[in-house]
Amino acid sequence: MPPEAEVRAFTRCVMELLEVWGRASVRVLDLLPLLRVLPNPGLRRLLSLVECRDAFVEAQIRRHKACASPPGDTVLGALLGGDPSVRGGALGPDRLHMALVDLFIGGTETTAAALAWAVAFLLHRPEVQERVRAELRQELGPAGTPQVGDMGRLPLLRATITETLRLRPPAPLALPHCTRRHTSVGGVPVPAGSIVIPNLFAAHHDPETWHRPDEFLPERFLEPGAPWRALVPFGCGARSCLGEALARAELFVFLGHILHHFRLEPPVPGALPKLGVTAGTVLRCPPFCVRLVPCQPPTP
Ligand code: HEM
Repeated sequence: MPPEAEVRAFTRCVMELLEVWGRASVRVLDLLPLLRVLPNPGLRRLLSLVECRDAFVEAQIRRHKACASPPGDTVLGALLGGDPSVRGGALGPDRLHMALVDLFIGGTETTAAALAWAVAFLLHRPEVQERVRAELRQELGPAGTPQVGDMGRLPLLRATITETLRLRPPAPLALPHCTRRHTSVGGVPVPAGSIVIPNLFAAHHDPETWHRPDEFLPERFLEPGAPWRALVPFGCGARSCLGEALARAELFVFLGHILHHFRLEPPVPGALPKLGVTAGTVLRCPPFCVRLVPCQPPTP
């Protein structure tokens, strides 16, 4: 394990990196790459944050390799070929580096943002909280802890997470893609070499697809005919999110655990979180305070 101060500095670096990457002056470079030749303080800052990120990742790899008996049952151990049960053997240096970067960048802030949004929406809808808690108690008993294997029997908890990912997809503009050949989207021609940026946020708020699209209504996913095909918080196709199953499992276990054992309340009555959005690579909830009040199981 790296020293704690190093981990904290890296966390700050990743958070700032995502913030700078989301600035309009930087995102526009995906659309107009020629602008990269002009002076751009945002881009300069982004590149220095990328250096800091890369230095941390390289230090991790060096530390792992320098270890006399490195643990094989870690992600890094598996990627370095330490786990013989993993197919394909060790990754080369560049791929190893970028695989770790993808895990750190793609796998941390996105899931944290989704969890924060879920808590914020549930503060606005305490009656949904109560119904999820009742479902948890009925299925798991008063002391049980939700496990990934319980997903099938906790539909309202799952619907709550799904509705959060619909209303506030943590990666609202997914990742930019480049077309390798001429194609079309919905009849619109897209020449080879075009940069395509999927607008997941817009797809999730389309009033032609979603009934009352701006409202937090987990129930919509319990009703027959919900437009599942229009729900793409993890993107879709060959390059959709590699961490989807892990993210869904984390959200299910964490949110389930919190709601099973605590009632979420505003710090003072009526002080509810703001739910507005600001543009960014990761859609973060504005900071808010919440009280976690331990719940007593109902007496029989
Ligand atoms: C709620 C949590 C998450 C959301 C909403 C999310 C969403 C996304 C989206 C929209 C994309 C781009 C897909 C596209 O461009 O079509 C993506 C890519 C990716 N995500 Fe996630 N993600 C989450 C969590 C994770 C986690 C936990 C990991 C790994 C531990 C991860 C790893 C990746 C990787 C490696 C890619 C790039 C895939 C590729 O280019 O082939 N993500 N994610």
